[in-house]
Amino acid sequence: MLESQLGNLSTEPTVAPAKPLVVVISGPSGVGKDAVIKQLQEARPDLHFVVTATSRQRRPGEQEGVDYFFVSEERFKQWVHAGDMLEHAVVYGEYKGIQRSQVTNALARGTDVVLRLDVQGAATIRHLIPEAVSIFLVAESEAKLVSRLIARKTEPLDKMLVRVETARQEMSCIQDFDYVVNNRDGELDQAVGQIEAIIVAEKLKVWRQNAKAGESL
Ligand SMILES: Nc1nc2c(ncn2[C@@H]2O[C@H](COP(=O)(O)OP(=O)(O)O)[C@@H](O)[C@H]2O)c(=O)[nH]1
Ligand SMILES: Nc1ncnc2c1ncn2[C@@H]1O[C@H](COP(=O)(O)OP(=O)(O)O)[C@@H](O)[C@H]1O
Repeated sequence: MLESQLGNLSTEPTVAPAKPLVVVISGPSGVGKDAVIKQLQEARPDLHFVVTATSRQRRPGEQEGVDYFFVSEERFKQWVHAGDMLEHAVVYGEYKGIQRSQVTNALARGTDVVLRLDVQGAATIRHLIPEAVSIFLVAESEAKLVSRLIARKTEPLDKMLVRVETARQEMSCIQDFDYVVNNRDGELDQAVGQIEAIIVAEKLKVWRQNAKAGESL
C-alpha cells in the first residue's frame, strides 16, 4: 500500500489563504477612477470599496454614503482631531479622508479593500500599509483627459483648471506606483479587466499567503 510506504499523508492546506489585500486606485481627475470602480464593483461585489469623507459639495447624481460621506469642513476637522481618520488630505481645495474603522473592519473580516485616492493619499497609505498595491490610472493623453473633464460637466471652469493643472504634477508621481493602467477612450472594460487581473495576481503572490495585511493600522 502506498500509504504504508509513505506514512501518514498530511491533510493540512498546502498554502494558507492569502491575507486581505489593500488596493489603492489613484490618478488625475477625469481619468476614470469612479467609472472604473463602479464597473469593478459589479464584477467583484466581494471587494469592499471604502466610501471616503469629503467637505466637497455633493454633485448632482452623487449619493450620500455611496460616492462619499458628505460632511461639513467643521465635522471633518473634528474627525481628524479625534484621530478617526486613517488618512486625509486637501485635494483640489476640498478635504478628503478615510475613516480608519472602514478599513480596519473590512480587513478584520478578511475582505479585500479598494481605496480611491489622490496621489497624496496613495503616498500616505503606501507608508502606513507597505503591503498595499497601488494602481495609477491614466488617460491616453492630456488632451483626452481634458476632454473627459469638459464632457463630464461637473466643475465650473476655475475648478476644472485646478484639476488640469494638478494633473500635470500628479503624473510625475507615476513612478511611485506598482502598476499603471491606461484607461483608453471607449475601452473602459479593458481597463477594468486589467485591474481585476492585477488583484487576482497579487493575491497569488507567495509572500501574501503568509503576510498579515494592515497589521500596522
Ligand atoms: N487623499 C484622498 N483622496 C481622496 C479621498 N477620497 C477621494 N479622493 C480623491 O480626491 C480626488 C478628487 O475627487 P473628486 O472631488 O470626486 O473629484 P474628481 O476626481 O474630479 O471626480 C480624486 O482623485 C479622488 O480619488 C480620500 O479619502 N483621501
Ligand atoms: N474609458 C473611457 N472612455 C471614455 N470616457 C470615459 C472612460 N472612462 C471614464 N470616462 C468618462 O470620463 C469622465 C471622467 O470619469 P470619472 O470616473 O469621473 O473620473 P475620475 O473619477 O478619475 O475623476 C466621466 O464622464 C466618465 O464617464
